[in-house]
Amino acid sequence: MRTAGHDANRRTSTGLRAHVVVRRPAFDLDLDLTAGPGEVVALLGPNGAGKSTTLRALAGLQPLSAGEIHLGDRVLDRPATRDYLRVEQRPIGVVFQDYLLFPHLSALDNVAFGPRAHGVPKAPARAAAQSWLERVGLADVAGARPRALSGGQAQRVALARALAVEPRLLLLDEPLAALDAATRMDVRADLRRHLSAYDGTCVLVTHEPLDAMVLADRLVVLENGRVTQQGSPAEVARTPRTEYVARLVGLNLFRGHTDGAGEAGAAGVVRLADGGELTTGRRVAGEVFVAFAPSAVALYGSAPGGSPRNCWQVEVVGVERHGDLMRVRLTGRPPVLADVTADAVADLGLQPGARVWASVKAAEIRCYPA
Ligand SMILES: Nc1ncnc2c1ncn2[C@@H]1O[C@H](COP(=O)(O)OP(=O)(O)OP(=O)(O)O)[C@@H](O)[C@H]1O
Repeated sequence: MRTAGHDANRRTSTGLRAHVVVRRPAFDLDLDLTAGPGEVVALLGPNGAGKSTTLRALAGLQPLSAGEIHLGDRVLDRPATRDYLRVEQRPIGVVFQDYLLFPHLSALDNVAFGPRAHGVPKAPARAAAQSWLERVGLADVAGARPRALSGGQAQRVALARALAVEPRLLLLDEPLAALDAATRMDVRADLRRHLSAYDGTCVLVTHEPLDAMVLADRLVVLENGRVTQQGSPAEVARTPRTEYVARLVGLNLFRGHTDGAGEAGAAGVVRLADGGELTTGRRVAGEVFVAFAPSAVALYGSAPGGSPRNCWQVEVVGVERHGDLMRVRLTGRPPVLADVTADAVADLGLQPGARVWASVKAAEIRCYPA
Protein backbone atom coordinates (compact mmCIF):
# COMPACT_ATOMS: atom_id res chain seq x y z
CA MET A 1 0.00 0.00 0.00
CA ARG A 2 1.48 3.30 -1.06
CA THR A 3 1.00 6.17 1.31
CA ALA A 4 3.20 8.85 -0.24
CA GLY A 5 0.27 10.30 -2.14
CA HIS A 6 -1.49 11.11 1.08
CA ASP A 7 1.45 12.92 2.61
CA ALA A 8 0.60 16.56 2.04
CA ASN A 9 4.04 17.90 2.92
CA ARG A 10 5.90 15.62 0.56
CA ARG A 11 3.29 16.30 -2.06
CA THR A 12 3.87 20.04 -2.04
CA SER A 13 7.67 19.89 -1.78
CA THR A 14 8.41 17.11 -4.25
CA GLY A 15 5.35 16.28 -6.31
CA LEU A 16 3.35 18.00 -8.99
CA ARG A 17 1.42 21.19 -8.27
CA ALA A 18 -0.28 22.64 -11.28
CA HIS A 19 -2.91 25.19 -12.11
CA VAL A 20 -3.43 24.52 -15.78
CA VAL A 21 -5.18 27.24 -17.78
CA VAL A 22 -5.39 26.91 -21.57
CA ARG A 23 -7.73 29.21 -23.49
CA ARG A 24 -8.69 28.55 -27.08
CA PRO A 25 -11.40 30.31 -29.06
CA ALA A 26 -13.94 27.56 -28.47
CA PHE A 27 -12.48 25.88 -25.40
CA ASP A 28 -11.47 26.92 -21.93
CA LEU A 29 -9.48 24.59 -19.68
CA ASP A 30 -8.93 25.51 -16.05
CA LEU A 31 -7.97 22.89 -13.48
CA ASP A 32 -5.90 22.43 -10.37
CA LEU A 33 -3.92 19.23 -10.28
CA THR A 34 -1.79 18.08 -7.36
CA ALA A 35 -0.10 14.70 -7.11
CA GLY A 36 2.52 13.39 -4.73
CA PRO A 37 5.55 11.21 -5.37
CA GLY A 38 4.50 7.60 -5.80
CA GLU A 39 0.93 8.67 -6.54
CA VAL A 40 -0.89 7.68 -9.73
CA VAL A 41 -3.63 10.13 -10.72
CA ALA A 42 -5.99 9.25 -13.57
CA LEU A 43 -7.62 12.00 -15.59
CA LEU A 44 -10.92 10.64 -16.78
CA GLY A 45 -13.48 12.41 -18.92
CA PRO A 46 -15.54 12.40 -22.11
CA ASN A 47 -14.21 13.34 -25.55
CA GLY A 48 -13.09 16.91 -25.78
CA ALA A 49 -12.99 17.41 -21.99
CA GLY A 50 -9.39 18.62 -22.10
CA LYS A 51 -7.48 15.53 -20.91
CA SER A 52 -4.93 15.49 -23.72
CA THR A 53 -4.53 19.25 -23.55
CA THR A 54 -3.71 18.93 -19.84
CA LEU A 55 -1.16 16.21 -20.52
CA ARG A 56 0.40 18.21 -23.33
CA ALA A 57 0.66 21.23 -21.06
CA LEU A 58 2.43 19.14 -18.39
CA ALA A 59 4.75 17.68 -21.04
CA GLY A 60 5.69 21.09 -22.45
CA LEU A 61 3.94 20.61 -25.79
CA GLN A 62 1.22 23.17 -25.01
CA PRO A 63 2.18 26.45 -23.34
CA LEU A 64 -0.16 27.67 -20.59
CA SER A 65 -2.33 30.73 -21.15
CA ALA A 66 -2.21 31.38 -17.39
CA GLY A 67 -1.57 29.49 -14.16
CA GLU A 68 1.60 27.59 -13.31
CA ILE A 69 3.16 24.14 -13.22
CA HIS A 70 5.62 23.17 -10.47
CA LEU A 71 7.39 19.86 -10.18
CA GLY A 72 9.16 19.65 -6.84
CA ASP A 73 10.95 22.96 -6.51
CA ARG A 74 11.17 23.54 -10.27
CA VAL A 75 8.86 25.78 -12.24
CA LEU A 76 8.02 24.13 -15.56
CA ASP A 77 5.68 26.82 -16.86
CA ARG A 78 4.50 30.16 -15.45
CA PRO A 79 3.45 32.69 -18.07
CA ALA A 80 3.25 35.52 -15.51
CA THR A 81 7.03 35.32 -14.95
CA ARG A 82 7.84 34.07 -18.46
CA ASP A 83 9.18 30.82 -17.06
CA TYR A 84 8.94 27.98 -19.55
CA LEU A 85 10.98 24.79 -19.66
CA ARG A 86 11.01 23.18 -23.09
CA VAL A 87 9.91 19.56 -23.37
CA GLU A 88 13.47 18.17 -23.50
CA GLN A 89 14.43 20.10 -20.36
CA ARG A 90 11.60 18.71 -18.26
CA PRO A 91 12.29 15.73 -15.97
CA ILE A 92 9.39 13.81 -17.47
CA GLY A 93 8.71 10.58 -19.31
CA VAL A 94 5.82 10.28 -21.76
CA VAL A 95 4.01 7.28 -23.21
CA PHE A 96 1.52 8.10 -25.94
CA GLN A 97 -1.25 5.75 -26.99
CA ASP A 98 0.36 4.92 -30.32
CA TYR A 99 3.77 4.45 -28.64
CA LEU A 100 5.69 6.57 -31.17
CA LEU A 101 8.68 4.22 -31.15
CA PHE A 102 11.32 5.07 -33.75
CA PRO A 103 10.77 2.47 -36.48
CA HIS A 104 14.40 2.41 -37.65
CA LEU A 105 15.85 1.78 -34.15
CA SER A 106 15.98 -1.52 -32.27
CA ALA A 107 13.99 -1.87 -29.03
CA LEU A 108 17.25 -1.36 -27.14
CA ASP A 109 18.16 1.82 -29.02
CA ASN A 110 14.62 3.13 -28.64
CA VAL A 111 14.97 2.81 -24.87
CA ALA A 112 18.55 4.18 -24.90
CA PHE A 113 17.34 7.21 -26.86
CA GLY A 114 15.95 8.92 -23.77
CA PRO A 115 19.15 8.82 -21.67
CA ARG A 116 21.19 9.70 -24.80
CA ALA A 117 19.00 12.77 -25.39
CA HIS A 118 19.72 13.75 -21.78
CA GLY A 119 23.46 13.64 -22.44
CA VAL A 120 24.30 10.14 -21.15
CA PRO A 121 27.19 8.60 -23.20
CA LYS A 122 26.34 5.74 -25.51
CA ALA A 123 27.65 2.74 -23.53
CA PRO A 124 26.02 3.59 -20.18
CA ALA A 125 22.82 4.62 -21.99
CA ARG A 126 22.67 1.20 -23.70
CA ALA A 127 23.46 -0.57 -20.43
CA ALA A 128 20.63 1.30 -18.70
CA ALA A 129 18.32 0.47 -21.62
CA GLN A 130 19.22 -3.22 -21.35
CA SER A 131 18.42 -3.20 -17.66
CA TRP A 132 15.05 -1.50 -18.29
CA LEU A 133 14.16 -4.02 -20.99
CA GLU A 134 14.95 -6.78 -18.49
CA ARG A 135 12.70 -5.16 -15.92
CA VAL A 136 9.77 -5.10 -18.34
CA GLY A 137 10.51 -8.70 -19.37
CA LEU A 138 11.78 -7.96 -22.88
CA ALA A 139 15.52 -8.68 -22.75
CA ASP A 140 15.11 -11.26 -25.52
CA VAL A 141 13.71 -8.78 -28.06
CA ALA A 142 16.33 -6.07 -27.45
CA GLY A 143 17.57 -6.26 -31.04
CA ALA A 144 14.13 -6.30 -32.69
CA ARG A 145 12.72 -3.36 -34.63
CA PRO A 146 9.29 -2.04 -33.53
CA ARG A 147 7.44 -3.61 -36.50
CA ALA A 148 8.53 -7.06 -35.30
CA LEU A 149 7.03 -6.47 -31.84
CA SER A 150 3.49 -7.28 -30.71
CA GLY A 151 1.29 -4.45 -29.46
CA GLY A 152 1.89 -5.46 -25.86
CA GLN A 153 5.66 -5.65 -26.37
CA ALA A 154 5.74 -2.25 -28.09
CA GLN A 155 3.80 -0.79 -25.18
CA ARG A 156 6.34 -2.23 -22.72
CA VAL A 157 9.23 -0.82 -24.77
CA ALA A 158 7.55 2.59 -24.73
CA LEU A 159 7.17 2.36 -20.94
CA ALA A 160 10.83 1.30 -20.54
CA ARG A 161 11.86 4.23 -22.72
CA ALA A 162 9.84 6.67 -20.63
CA LEU A 163 11.21 5.28 -17.35
CA ALA A 164 14.84 5.06 -18.54
CA VAL A 165 15.31 8.80 -18.09
CA GLU A 166 14.32 8.37 -14.43
CA PRO A 167 11.61 11.00 -14.71
CA ARG A 168 10.07 12.75 -11.72
CA LEU A 169 6.80 12.86 -13.65
CA LEU A 170 5.48 10.07 -15.83
CA LEU A 171 2.70 10.95 -18.29
CA LEU A 172 0.67 8.15 -19.82
CA ASP A 173 -1.80 9.00 -22.59
CA GLU A 174 -4.32 6.17 -23.08
CA PRO A 175 -1.45 3.70 -22.60
CA LEU A 176 -3.58 0.60 -23.23
CA ALA A 177 -5.92 1.92 -25.91
CA ALA A 178 -4.18 0.29 -28.86
CA LEU A 179 -4.22 -3.22 -27.37
CA ASP A 180 -6.74 -6.00 -27.91
CA ALA A 181 -8.79 -7.09 -24.90
CA ALA A 182 -6.68 -10.11 -23.86
CA THR A 183 -3.34 -8.31 -24.21
CA ARG A 184 -4.81 -5.32 -22.46
CA MET A 185 -5.54 -7.34 -19.34
CA ASP A 186 -1.95 -8.66 -19.14
CA VAL A 187 -0.35 -5.32 -19.89
CA ARG A 188 -2.65 -3.56 -17.40
CA ALA A 189 -1.50 -5.93 -14.64
CA ASP A 190 2.17 -5.41 -15.63
CA LEU A 191 1.74 -1.67 -15.78
CA ARG A 192 0.22 -1.67 -12.33
CA ARG A 193 3.25 -3.54 -11.01
CA HIS A 194 5.67 -1.07 -12.64
CA LEU A 195 3.73 1.92 -11.38
CA SER A 196 3.77 0.51 -7.84
CA ALA A 197 7.56 0.35 -8.01
CA TYR A 198 7.86 3.84 -9.47
CA ASP A 199 8.55 6.55 -6.89
CA GLY A 200 7.87 9.56 -9.10
CA THR A 201 4.48 11.12 -9.82
CA CYS A 202 2.29 9.64 -12.55
CA VAL A 203 -0.56 11.28 -14.43
CA LEU A 204 -2.54 8.98 -16.66
CA VAL A 205 -5.23 9.87 -19.20
CA THR A 206 -7.87 7.31 -20.05
CA HIS A 207 -11.38 6.87 -21.36
CA GLU A 208 -11.58 3.44 -19.85
CA PRO A 209 -12.96 3.37 -16.30
CA LEU A 210 -11.51 -0.06 -15.61
CA ASP A 211 -7.97 1.10 -16.43
CA ALA A 212 -8.45 4.10 -14.19
CA MET A 213 -9.86 2.00 -11.34
CA VAL A 214 -7.05 -0.56 -11.51
CA LEU A 215 -4.12 1.76 -12.10
CA ALA A 216 -4.87 4.95 -10.21
CA ASP A 217 -4.76 5.94 -6.55
CA ARG A 218 -6.96 8.93 -7.32
CA LEU A 219 -9.36 9.84 -10.09
CA VAL A 220 -9.82 13.37 -11.36
CA VAL A 221 -12.90 13.67 -13.56
CA LEU A 222 -12.66 16.39 -16.19
CA GLU A 223 -15.73 17.58 -18.08
CA ASN A 224 -15.79 20.52 -20.43
CA GLY A 225 -12.45 21.87 -19.16
CA ARG A 226 -13.35 21.71 -15.46
CA VAL A 227 -12.87 19.16 -12.66
CA THR A 228 -16.32 17.86 -11.76
CA GLN A 229 -15.33 15.21 -9.24
CA GLN A 230 -12.25 13.68 -7.67
CA GLY A 231 -11.45 11.06 -5.10
CA SER A 232 -10.27 7.48 -4.72
CA PRO A 233 -11.65 5.09 -7.34
CA ALA A 234 -13.90 3.53 -4.70
CA GLU A 235 -15.28 6.91 -3.56
CA VAL A 236 -15.99 8.06 -7.10
CA ALA A 237 -17.65 4.77 -8.03
CA ARG A 238 -19.75 4.74 -4.84
CA THR A 239 -20.87 8.34 -4.93
CA PRO A 240 -21.00 9.71 -8.48
CA ARG A 241 -21.73 13.43 -8.70
CA THR A 242 -22.31 13.85 -12.41
CA GLU A 243 -24.29 12.06 -15.12
CA TYR A 244 -21.05 11.18 -16.87
CA VAL A 245 -19.57 9.43 -13.81
CA ALA A 246 -22.86 7.69 -13.07
CA ARG A 247 -22.96 6.28 -16.60
CA LEU A 248 -19.30 5.31 -16.36
CA VAL A 249 -19.81 3.24 -13.24
CA GLY A 250 -23.24 2.06 -14.39
CA LEU A 251 -25.49 3.66 -11.78
CA ASN A 252 -28.80 5.50 -11.93
CA LEU A 253 -28.17 8.93 -10.44
CA PHE A 254 -30.59 11.74 -9.52
CA ARG A 255 -30.32 15.02 -7.74
CA GLY A 256 -33.02 15.97 -5.29
CA HIS A 257 -34.06 17.60 -2.09
CA THR A 258 -35.19 16.19 1.21
CA ASP A 259 -36.29 17.86 4.38
CA GLY A 260 -35.01 14.85 6.25
CA ALA A 261 -38.52 13.91 7.41
CA GLY A 262 -39.70 10.44 6.63
CA GLU A 263 -42.03 7.72 7.69
CA ALA A 264 -41.45 5.76 10.84
CA GLY A 265 -37.99 4.23 10.82
CA ALA A 266 -35.03 5.72 9.05
CA ALA A 267 -36.54 6.21 5.60
CA GLY A 268 -36.38 9.64 3.95
CA VAL A 269 -38.37 10.90 0.95
CA VAL A 270 -36.31 12.65 -1.73
CA ARG A 271 -38.11 14.93 -4.16
CA LEU A 272 -36.15 14.69 -7.41
CA ALA A 273 -35.13 17.86 -9.22
CA ASP A 274 -36.52 16.61 -12.54
CA GLY A 275 -39.74 15.17 -11.16
CA GLY A 276 -40.78 12.14 -9.18
CA GLU A 277 -39.72 11.08 -5.72
CA LEU A 278 -37.86 8.20 -4.15
CA THR A 279 -37.78 6.86 -0.62
CA THR A 280 -34.30 6.02 0.59
CA GLY A 281 -33.19 3.86 3.47
CA ARG A 282 -31.11 6.64 4.96
CA ARG A 283 -32.35 10.06 6.04
CA VAL A 284 -30.14 12.92 4.81
CA ALA A 285 -31.46 16.49 4.95
CA GLY A 286 -31.06 19.10 2.22
CA GLU A 287 -29.71 18.81 -1.33
CA VAL A 288 -28.76 15.22 -2.04
CA PHE A 289 -27.81 12.73 -4.72
CA VAL A 290 -29.55 9.38 -4.85
CA ALA A 291 -27.95 6.49 -6.72
CA PHE A 292 -28.78 2.85 -7.34
CA ALA A 293 -27.65 0.06 -9.62
CA PRO A 294 -29.68 -0.97 -12.66
CA SER A 295 -29.71 -4.45 -11.14
CA ALA A 296 -31.69 -3.06 -8.17
CA VAL A 297 -34.60 -2.15 -10.44
CA ALA A 298 -37.38 -4.72 -10.82
CA LEU A 299 -39.88 -4.47 -13.68
CA TYR A 300 -43.52 -5.63 -13.58
CA GLY A 301 -46.20 -5.86 -16.24
CA SER A 302 -48.80 -4.36 -13.89
CA ALA A 303 -48.73 -2.31 -10.70
CA PRO A 304 -47.41 -4.56 -7.93
CA GLY A 305 -49.56 -4.88 -4.80
CA GLY A 306 -48.34 -4.21 -1.30
CA SER A 307 -46.08 -1.26 -0.58
CA PRO A 308 -46.54 1.48 -3.17
CA ARG A 309 -43.19 3.15 -2.31
CA ASN A 310 -40.65 3.54 -5.10
CA CYS A 311 -42.93 2.12 -7.71
CA TRP A 312 -43.73 4.10 -10.84
CA GLN A 313 -44.85 3.69 -14.40
CA VAL A 314 -42.17 3.74 -17.12
CA GLU A 315 -41.93 3.27 -20.87
CA VAL A 316 -39.27 1.22 -22.66
CA VAL A 317 -36.97 3.27 -24.91
CA GLY A 318 -34.40 0.61 -25.79
CA VAL A 319 -32.90 -2.73 -24.79
CA GLU A 320 -29.30 -3.83 -25.23
CA ARG A 321 -27.16 -6.72 -24.08
CA HIS A 322 -25.15 -6.00 -20.94
CA GLY A 323 -22.92 -8.90 -19.87
CA ASP A 324 -25.21 -11.84 -19.05
CA LEU A 325 -28.21 -9.55 -18.64
CA MET A 326 -30.22 -7.14 -20.77
CA ARG A 327 -30.07 -3.44 -19.99
CA VAL A 328 -33.42 -1.72 -20.45
CA ARG A 329 -33.57 2.05 -20.89
CA LEU A 330 -36.83 3.51 -19.58
CA THR A 331 -38.43 6.95 -19.51
CA GLY A 332 -40.66 8.05 -16.65
CA ARG A 333 -40.46 10.13 -13.51
CA PRO A 334 -37.62 9.39 -12.94
CA PRO A 335 -36.17 7.74 -16.09
CA VAL A 336 -34.06 4.67 -15.21
CA LEU A 337 -31.82 1.91 -16.45
CA ALA A 338 -32.83 -1.60 -15.39
CA ASP A 339 -30.85 -4.83 -15.80
CA VAL A 340 -33.08 -7.84 -16.27
CA THR A 341 -32.74 -11.35 -17.68
CA ALA A 342 -33.42 -12.15 -21.34
CA ASP A 343 -36.37 -14.23 -20.09
CA ALA A 344 -37.86 -11.16 -18.42
CA VAL A 345 -37.50 -9.18 -21.65
CA ALA A 346 -39.50 -11.86 -23.47
CA ASP A 347 -42.07 -12.43 -20.70
CA LEU A 348 -42.80 -8.73 -20.20
CA GLY A 349 -42.61 -7.90 -23.93
CA LEU A 350 -40.05 -5.17 -23.32
CA GLN A 351 -40.15 -3.63 -26.80
CA PRO A 352 -39.65 0.10 -27.28
CA GLY A 353 -42.94 1.77 -26.38
CA ALA A 354 -44.04 -0.95 -23.92
CA ARG A 355 -45.37 0.45 -20.63
CA VAL A 356 -44.39 -1.34 -17.43
CA TRP A 357 -43.86 -0.63 -13.73
CA ALA A 358 -40.45 -0.08 -12.16
CA SER A 359 -39.72 -0.67 -8.52
CA VAL A 360 -36.65 -0.36 -6.34
CA LYS A 361 -36.25 -1.14 -2.65
CA ALA A 362 -35.45 1.81 -0.40
CA ALA A 363 -32.55 -0.16 1.10
CA GLU A 364 -30.93 -0.39 -2.36
CA ILE A 365 -30.82 3.39 -2.81
CA ARG A 366 -27.75 5.32 -1.68
CA CYS A 367 -28.32 8.89 -0.58
CA TYR A 368 -25.52 11.40 0.03
CA PRO A 369 -25.15 15.18 0.27
CA ALA A 370 -24.88 17.06 -3.05
N1 LIG B 1 -4.23 21.59 -31.21
C1 LIG B 1 -5.46 22.06 -30.99
N2 LIG B 1 -5.84 23.26 -31.46
C2 LIG B 1 -7.08 23.73 -31.24
N3 LIG B 1 -8.01 23.08 -30.55
C3 LIG B 1 -7.70 21.88 -30.06
C4 LIG B 1 -6.40 21.30 -30.24
N4 LIG B 1 -6.38 20.10 -29.63
C5 LIG B 1 -7.59 19.94 -29.07
N5 LIG B 1 -8.38 20.99 -29.33
C6 LIG B 1 -9.74 21.20 -28.82
O1 LIG B 1 -9.62 21.40 -27.41
C7 LIG B 1 -10.67 20.73 -26.72
C8 LIG B 1 -10.08 19.72 -25.74
O2 LIG B 1 -9.49 18.66 -26.45
P1 LIG B 1 -8.63 17.50 -25.78
O3 LIG B 1 -8.03 16.71 -26.88
O4 LIG B 1 -7.74 18.06 -24.75
O5 LIG B 1 -9.76 16.67 -25.05
P2 LIG B 1 -9.69 15.18 -24.54
O6 LIG B 1 -10.40 15.18 -23.23
O7 LIG B 1 -8.30 14.69 -24.54
O8 LIG B 1 -10.53 14.44 -25.63
P3 LIG B 1 -10.33 12.97 -26.27
O9 LIG B 1 -10.74 12.04 -25.21
O10 LIG B 1 -11.28 12.99 -27.41
O11 LIG B 1 -8.90 12.85 -26.66
C9 LIG B 1 -11.55 20.12 -27.77
O12 LIG B 1 -12.60 21.04 -28.00
C10 LIG B 1 -10.65 19.99 -28.97
O13 LIG B 1 -11.41 20.04 -30.17
